[in-house]
Amino acid sequence: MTLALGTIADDYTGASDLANTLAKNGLRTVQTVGIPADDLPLGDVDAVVVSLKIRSVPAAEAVEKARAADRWLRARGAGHVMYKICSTFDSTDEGNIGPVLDALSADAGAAAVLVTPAFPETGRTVYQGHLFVGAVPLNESPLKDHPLNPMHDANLVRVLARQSLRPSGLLPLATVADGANAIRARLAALAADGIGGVIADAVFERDLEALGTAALDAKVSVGASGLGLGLARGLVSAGRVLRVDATASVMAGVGGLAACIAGSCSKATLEQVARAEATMPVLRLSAEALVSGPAEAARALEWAASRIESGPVLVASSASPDEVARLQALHGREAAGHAIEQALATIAEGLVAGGVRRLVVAGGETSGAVVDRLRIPAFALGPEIAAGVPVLRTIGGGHGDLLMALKSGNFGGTDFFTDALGLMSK
Ligand SMILES: Nc1ncnc2c1ncn2[C@@H]1O[C@H](COP(=O)(O)OP(=O)(O)OP(=O)(O)O)[C@@H](O)[C@H]1O
Ligand SMILES: O=C(O)[C@@H](O)C(=O)CO
Repeated sequence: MTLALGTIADDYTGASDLANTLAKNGLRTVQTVGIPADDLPLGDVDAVVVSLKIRSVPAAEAVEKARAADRWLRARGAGHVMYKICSTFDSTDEGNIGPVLDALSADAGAAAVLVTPAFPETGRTVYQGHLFVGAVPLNESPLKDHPLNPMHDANLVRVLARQSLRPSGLLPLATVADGANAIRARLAALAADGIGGVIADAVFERDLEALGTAALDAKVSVGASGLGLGLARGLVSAGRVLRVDATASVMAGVGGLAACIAGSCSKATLEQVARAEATMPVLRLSAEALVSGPAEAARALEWAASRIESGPVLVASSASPDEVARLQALHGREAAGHAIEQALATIAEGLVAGGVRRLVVAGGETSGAVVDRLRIPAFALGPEIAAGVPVLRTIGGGHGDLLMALKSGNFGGTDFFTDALGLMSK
């Protein structure tokens, strides 16, 4: 396997979002969970997305894991490695975007590194270094209430500078609009000034195509799925990859039962859970009880067992920002989040043991906990359910083939759960 593109994602839903974009734009892509074992059959692929769970861990741990993944990808021929971050730049002043960028660029001997979370298809655009979520700046969007990393500053040049060893710079839209050569020249000038990360403006897909084409000349880039789109299209238009659609072949039926689990408390997920109540049985878990002990997960499994033979069910811990804040005040942000993730993973494990073969999970950290608990080593890419969310088919692991969807908190339309289950037919 010689990779045309290597990528490392800081969480599992973000990884499937990026893998979806690469596959949609013609790259044969697999998503691995961590660094795969040498004997895992990944097939002949153009791109690998190594999913890590390093968005909210201490920076030193994030750096160590990202560097190991980078070495693995480069050993398989990847000349360019993109670090996939969230399109809402989820991070804290301690990291982990800056520290990982610093480490990967030091290892690769890279100069100024192009950084953009823009993903116009989902409403994320960057102008004058400021990130917009739909029509509002990041700090006015629902991300200001994120349970783990509330975002209070839309100026990404400033946000990145607080996390990085080197100063950050800006690649303004006017330069991006002038195309790949203008971008290369500006990056070289910024590198000469000692700039590390360069926040690139991007509003339209054509901006990302120019950025992707320029980034392919470098060894490292940092971005969300929009940059993946630019890199994939750059590889295809340079003739370095032959465009193919391999997604339909992964959709052969897997049979079994179907279920959904939601641990995301994002505005989008809250609406999706509310809407699902019209089409399937929904159990709203008590977050307080989930944190207090195993009884609530056991109750959820009993509840599901008595209904699931008649059709899909949804189990959700999702709660409003006020309720999340109340629980965090009692137990601490990290402890509460971790305990709920583990309880939801226990529920997922029980559901799969009980015959579930089609499983939809909402929330990045939640998906990470579920996928780890099920010990899934990799995924093949199926068709797109909603922007940034594909159907995935497990590769390897001890459960036979499962069809899954890992939904980033903010993604998907209001009917997401029924849309996903509709595509994952038996
Ligand atoms: N009722 C609740 N109260 C407090 N925390 C909760 C509650 N339900 C879930 N959580 C925690 O909130 C966090 C949600 O993070 P998760 O990454 O799963 O979703 P998200 O942030 O919406 O998704 P993404 O990272 O894809 O944007 C998890 O740590 C989860 O355990
Ligand atoms: O980029 C995004 O918004 C998503 O893929 C994600 O990473 C959310 O967790």
